[in-house]
Amino acid sequence: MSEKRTDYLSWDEYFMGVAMLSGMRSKDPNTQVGCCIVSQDNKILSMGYNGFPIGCSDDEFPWARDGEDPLETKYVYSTHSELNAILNYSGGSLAGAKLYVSLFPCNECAKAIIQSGIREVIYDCDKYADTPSVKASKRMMDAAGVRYHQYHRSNRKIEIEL
Ligand SMILES: Nc1ccn([C@H]2C[C@H](O)[C@@H](COP(=O)(O)O)O2)c(=O)n1
Ligand SMILES: [Zn+2]
Repeated sequence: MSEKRTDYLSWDEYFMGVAMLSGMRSKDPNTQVGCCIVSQDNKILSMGYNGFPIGCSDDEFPWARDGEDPLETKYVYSTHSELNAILNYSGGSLAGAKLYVSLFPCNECAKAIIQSGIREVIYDCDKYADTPSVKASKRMMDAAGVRYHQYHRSNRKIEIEL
């Protein structure tokens, strides 16, 4: 057997796969999001997933989605996967980079994406497309010239024994 393999992962499968795998680290019981930031020449620069900031215990801070007291919901504490991936990068500039994410970025992450110089967003799910947050995100990225498009699922199943 000396022929080159033909069933290797495409770049998009590889980077979205890494983003999805990162999301599997999330402790959020409802939505796990993963992100992978890639250079223009296809080198992985950073990864992230949604969770609470360092020092804010996953066991002590709330994971609830709603409740009378907003301070008892996850929303005021969780850091989104995209922001974590941007903040996890210690190599200098992200100018010109691509960002793969399993869920469309919210308006707050869009601000960080734009300001860090990321030029392209490849997302999988867009389940919050009708919310003001995602609408604002698209408006800002359109204005700033950040391109975004949905990942084309290959429907390939990957099994990894750990
Ligand atoms: N692009 C996004 C959108 C959301 N997240 C995080 C924030 C929360 O931890 C979770 C959403 O929870 P849900 O309202 O669906 O219960 O996902 C993110 O990291 N990136
Ligand atoms: Zn966000």
